[in-house]
Amino acid sequence: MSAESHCALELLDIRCTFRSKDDAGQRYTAVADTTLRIREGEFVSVVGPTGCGKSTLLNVGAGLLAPSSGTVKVFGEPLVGINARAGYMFQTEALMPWRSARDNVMVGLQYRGVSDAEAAAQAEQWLARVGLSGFGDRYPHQLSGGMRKRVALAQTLVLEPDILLMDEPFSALDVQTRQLMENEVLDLWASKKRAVLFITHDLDEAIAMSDRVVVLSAGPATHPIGEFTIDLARPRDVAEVRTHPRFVELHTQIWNVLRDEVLKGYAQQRLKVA
Ligand SMILES: Nc1ncnc2c1ncn2[C@@H]1O[C@H](COP(=O)(O)OP(=O)(O)OP(=O)(O)O)[C@@H](O)[C@H]1O
Repeated sequence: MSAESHCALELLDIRCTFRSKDDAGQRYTAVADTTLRIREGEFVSVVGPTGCGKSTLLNVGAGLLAPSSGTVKVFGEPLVGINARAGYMFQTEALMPWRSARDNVMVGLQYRGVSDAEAAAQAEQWLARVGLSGFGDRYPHQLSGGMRKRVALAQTLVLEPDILLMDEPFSALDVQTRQLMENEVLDLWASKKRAVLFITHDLDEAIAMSDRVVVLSAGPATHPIGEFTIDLARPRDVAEVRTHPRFVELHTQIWNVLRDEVLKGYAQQRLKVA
């Protein structure tokens, strides 16, 4: 087997150009010259300054956005339309408020034609795995922010996707709940390793969770400017690992690359607002 055939997701020489939101005559190249490969079972985080193009890349990998040029491959095959091998988790979870937690988790299975009884049984199993046994009848408004995230996680994982695409899934949570969720995701990931593309602002989170961290430049024409293998032992506790000397060393190395881009990103945001 060639090295390429071990890739779950490949973004090859991607470029994304948009019509400017402010002036339809202007074009804005958000992403250019970007190649990103995620191997089967690998956990890769992408960090970069605000507004640089992280979500754009994730949407390209999901098949929700066609790149202006470049190719996306899923398990070696060119992607056409939506990436059916991928599950997504976004910053704001999209639970249906009129459905109970159980009904939210089972909806994807029902779309696939799984019987209601079977879908409900699988939903209960996944609710238990994310620590929500007994909460299946609750509606989203009856759950805390952390619990809603768990439901969203169960909703994604019940479909057993081979690739997980996560766009700042825990950024809205308080620090303690966030660390609990991060550890839970790592446990679930360790039990059945899927390819993960994890987008985050938070360098600590990226290092604590990942096998590899990719740093993006500030826009326009965002592209990878650094790639770091995270050689910290697993299993990891995301809070404890932060005190490890190797963590601190990696953090310093990556921040040296990221810092200037973050400053450029802020400067551009100020210009946009001005
Ligand atoms: N549909 C679109 N039309 C026009 N411009 C867009 C569109 N989508 C994204 N952009 C622009 O492309 C750039 C990258 O956006 P994107 O949301 O991918 O960044 P991000 O790194 O995920 O941001 P954040 O860190 O703030 O979540 C931004 O300047 C954004 O305004």
